[in-house]
Amino acid sequence: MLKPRLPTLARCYSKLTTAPHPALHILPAFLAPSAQQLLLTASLALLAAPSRSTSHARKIARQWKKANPSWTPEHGFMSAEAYEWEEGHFDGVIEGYREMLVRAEMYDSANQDLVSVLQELYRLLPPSEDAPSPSPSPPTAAVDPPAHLLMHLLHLAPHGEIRPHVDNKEAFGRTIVGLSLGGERVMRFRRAEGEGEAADAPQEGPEEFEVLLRPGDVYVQSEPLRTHYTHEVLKTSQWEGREVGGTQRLSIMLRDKLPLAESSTNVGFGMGTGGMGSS
Ligand SMILES: O=C(O)CCC(=O)C(=O)O
Ligand SMILES: [Fe+2]
Repeated sequence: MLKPRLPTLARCYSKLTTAPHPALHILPAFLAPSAQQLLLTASLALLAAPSRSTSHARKIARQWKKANPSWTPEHGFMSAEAYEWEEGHFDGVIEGYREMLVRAEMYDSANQDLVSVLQELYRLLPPSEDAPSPSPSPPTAAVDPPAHLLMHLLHLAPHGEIRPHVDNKEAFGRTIVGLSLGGERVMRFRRAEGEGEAADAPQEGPEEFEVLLRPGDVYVQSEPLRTHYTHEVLKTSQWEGREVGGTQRLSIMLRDKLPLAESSTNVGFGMGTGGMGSS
């Protein structure tokens, strides 16, 4: 008789400091609610900038605001119907979303509270491999965004989801930092099929595991997880007997540029590409 298969799915509560894979670090409630609100409001304002939104998107937002005069930007998200969502990433990995690449200076540098919150985030990115710091920088040194930072906003609709993928290895370095704002979602990691490079992957960690990402939580994916596991953000999922997901979520993704020695000369990285490779 066949033995029952051992469950391969491990689950992690982000309130625990130990994650189910040694290369995944979860920083639960990294941002306090007031800091979350500040950053969410500022990020939604960037996404709404006339230079990056269509006239149709601005029109539906205007109409929604007119019908909901008590709403102010500090409330965070408008209703989902007030946004123009993109349906289907060019490579089919993501659905129901809005996104943009951001440069740190796009955020209001006169808002000291906001600048402090952003600095907290920048400190999570390891030093560049091109110019490693001789010793850990004192906290006050991290005023400017690191030169090797690539930052990306991703706003998911209630129906939005991110299917399994490995972030583009030709465009980004070894670390992926993600901050969750807004609705809770479950993120799933699964060991990628062992081909080529992946076949030599260290076999530590479970085949598959999930983490609950709550607003204000940060996760850090380092190697070998970053390259050898796919990750996905589920539309909805059961977690501790309740349904999680199906609401708007905004993530701020911080990645490091490839070290000079490894970067190819011209990797396309424009709007519409969060840099997700295929799974
Ligand atoms: O929203 C997230 O936390 C993950 C986003 C992601 O996987 C990506 O942009 O490649
Ligand atoms: Fe990704």
